[in-house]
Amino acid sequence: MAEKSFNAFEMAQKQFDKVADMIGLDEGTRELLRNPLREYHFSIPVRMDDGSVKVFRGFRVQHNDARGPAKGGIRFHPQETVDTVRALAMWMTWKTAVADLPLGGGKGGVICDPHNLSPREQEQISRGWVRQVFKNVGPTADVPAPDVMTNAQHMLWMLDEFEALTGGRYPGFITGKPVGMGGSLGRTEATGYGLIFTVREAMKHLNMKIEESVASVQGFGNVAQYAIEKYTQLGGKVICVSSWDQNDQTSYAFRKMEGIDLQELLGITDRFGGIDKDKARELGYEVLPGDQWLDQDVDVLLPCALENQITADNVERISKRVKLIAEGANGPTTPEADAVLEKRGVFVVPDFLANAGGVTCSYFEQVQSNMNFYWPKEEVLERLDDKMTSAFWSVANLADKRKLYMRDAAYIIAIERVAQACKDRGWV
Ligand SMILES: NC(=O)C1=CN([C@@H]2O[C@H](COP(=O)(O)OP(=O)(O)OC[C@H]3O[C@@H](n4cnc5c(N)ncnc54)[C@H](OP(=O)(O)O)[C@@H]3O)[C@@H](O)[C@H]2O)C=CC1
Ligand SMILES: O=C(O)CCC(=O)C(=O)O
Repeated sequence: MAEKSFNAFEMAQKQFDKVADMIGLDEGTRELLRNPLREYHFSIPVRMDDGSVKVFRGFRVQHNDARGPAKGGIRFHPQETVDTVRALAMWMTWKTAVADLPLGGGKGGVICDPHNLSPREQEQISRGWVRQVFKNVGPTADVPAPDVMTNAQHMLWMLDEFEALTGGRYPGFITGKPVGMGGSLGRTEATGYGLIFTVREAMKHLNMKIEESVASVQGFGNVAQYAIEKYTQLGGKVICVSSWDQNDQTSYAFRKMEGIDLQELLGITDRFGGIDKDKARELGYEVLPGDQWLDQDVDVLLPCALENQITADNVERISKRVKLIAEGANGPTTPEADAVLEKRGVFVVPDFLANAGGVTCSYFEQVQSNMNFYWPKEEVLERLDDKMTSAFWSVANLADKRKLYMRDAAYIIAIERVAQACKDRGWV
């Protein structure tokens, strides 16, 4: 259930302010990092299949690029706002910093609903987005990638448009491309797998056994599906997933106490991650209306849908059994709910650490694209595991040493790295 007038950017700034106070960040750096360095707002006119012209609103926000080119996905969503994109861009800056990638943070978006757009119309939006910003992005300035409701095909259309406009072949312009067209093996799996690498490490830290643990997952898109795959491969059991129902405009939870079967559910899921309710019932799933993924009797919660999902209104519904929450989504927990979780002693792996696997693999893709030499999947996933494991322990060790909440420890590491880069460059 969404809190009234939720503003993701205000939330991102609130999180930042808390830690800026904790570390006594100087005024100039604070002012610089509280806001994006640059942003582009534009219109994308599209000739629709019925012959009419529709104008879509698009954005690219570059929050900070002191540590390297801005990096971050492009989201297609009907409820997209510039403030959501600003928040996501800011979180990208902390994400690349905590994962210690030589990159900054950016994010893009288009207000549109791909559920109601043909592939040709989506292609026109993708190409139109690039036409508006191609002078301000590129392999050495700002490198986009997929996010909610965009995928490898959208990335390839965008690459093709960029190359047509700039006259060359620049596979390092964008990541999340199809394998064989400049994409990296493992990118599709990377965010979900990376999330579970942090869960595995968190369980070592908490003395939990993944084989004895039970989880509930919100969402059934890219991140959720691969998180479930890796979690079950490591021996864990997922009893509940939730997905958005486009017709009813609400979400449903799908529960099977003996453990959900990923392949069986994928067989009744549309390309956006929506699960067919009737077919799920036939397969023996309980179909529970609303956000009941949250109050399941489990050890682990994996929010993998959108921001603003664990709020002051519903946080008390989380079972006392839950010991670990790893945030696959960006910004799923509001600061008010976070304070409750911290007080209860729930171990939270914060979003910009937990879901850094996507951008880490995107970085590997950039490296491979720029070299035009591609690595085997095992190598990509091994490097991903190394990066995620080392990022997790740098945060967990700081949290232990200074008795900090994991989110605060992750913020301290990220903000200090970015602030240092800004200082080293002489910006502040
Ligand atoms: N893809 C990536 O590499 C990365 C993604 N992320 C973040 O992870 C989250 C998920 O992204 P991703 O998996 O790529 O996106 P997808 O579009 O693949 O999946 C999102 C899924 O969540 C569903 N959903 C939306 N709202 C709800 C809700 N209230 N309850 C249950 N399900 C819901 C969507 O349904 P429907 O489509 O029908 O609306 C969709 O199935 C986002 O916050 C994203 O920013 C973070 C790092 C990297
Ligand atoms: O792969 C990337 O570059 C960024 C992915 C992304 O948008 C995110 O991590 O939120």
